[in-house]
Amino acid sequence: MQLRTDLTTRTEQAAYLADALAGLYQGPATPSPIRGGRWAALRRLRAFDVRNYARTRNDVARRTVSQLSPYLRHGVLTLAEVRDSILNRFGHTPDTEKFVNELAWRAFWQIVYAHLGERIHHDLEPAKHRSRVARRSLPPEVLTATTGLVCIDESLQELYTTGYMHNHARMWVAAYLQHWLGVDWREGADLFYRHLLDGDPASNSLSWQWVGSTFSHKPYIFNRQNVERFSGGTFCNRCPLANGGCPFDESYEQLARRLFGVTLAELEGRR
Ligand SMILES: Cc1cc2nc3c(=O)[nH]c(=O)nc-3n(C[C@H](O)[C@H](O)[C@H](O)COP(=O)(O)OP(=O)(O)OC[C@H]3O[C@@H](n4cnc5c(N)ncnc54)[C@H](O)[C@@H]3O)c2cc1C
Repeated sequence: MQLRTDLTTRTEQAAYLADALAGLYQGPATPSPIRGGRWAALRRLRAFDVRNYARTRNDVARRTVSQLSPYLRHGVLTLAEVRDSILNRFGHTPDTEKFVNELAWRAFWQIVYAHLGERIHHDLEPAKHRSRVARRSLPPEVLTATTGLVCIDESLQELYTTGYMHNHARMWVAAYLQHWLGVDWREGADLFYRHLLDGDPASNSLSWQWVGSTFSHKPYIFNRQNVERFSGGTFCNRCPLANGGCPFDESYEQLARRLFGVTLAELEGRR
């Protein structure tokens, strides 16, 4: 389908796309707050302050990350351009080094994709440990962001309404779907890919495989303490399951045994 590119205002573009893409989305068609285009990309790059990135990048609530991924994904900015801009402005520091490392993850996934092609959409290695539950399809409450777990629902809601989700929240959601619900990782990866503005075959599928341990040495898991710490308590304070029924409210040892039937040392490949 050839889409029009001559509409100048965002309102006109939104109305046109809502009409042209009718049937491909559900619910009201609202434009993402993330703006497309080279000028928007450069504005965001210039506004990004990398100081404290190493310490705060996992903090889901504070949002100190760059949010440059949609522009990098679609070639509006290049990795080299972003790296050079940050090094020129902030010099060589532990924060810029950490940031460049993250850019390198994107480059690495692209190299793996270039080598393996469509094989990245299948298990690259046997899972080191498999969840004790298994179901193929996504539960409806994941599609409607109504699982009852505020950390999961708000992360999904953000994905559905803006096309963005913080990296740490992606890790939580991917781990929840795979290890707690036993969903096949490809189902979750498809869901992310459909909604992410930075949706990228390599970064997406390989990250899901990293969480699931088909492209890493152990499954990634998290617990309530981790959610509390990296969200400043904002999710758990409002969660109806905070006082009973939170499936993440266990030690890592207990989670390893309950989810995978092994000790934490076994899960981590230490024994
Ligand atoms: C399950 C899962 C699915 C993911 N799917 C995608 C995807 O489809 N597309 C995508 O671009 N990223 C994906 N990522 C990686 C990462 O979550 C996003 O790149 C990051 O959240 C983008 O936000 P940012 O630009 O604010 O990141 P920043 O922290 O500001 O990082 C700067 C840039 O470095 C790159 N980067 C950072 N972290 C990673 C990472 N872990 N892997 C690869 N590149 C990284 C991105 O290009 C990012 O824009 C996924 C991660 C997980 C755990």
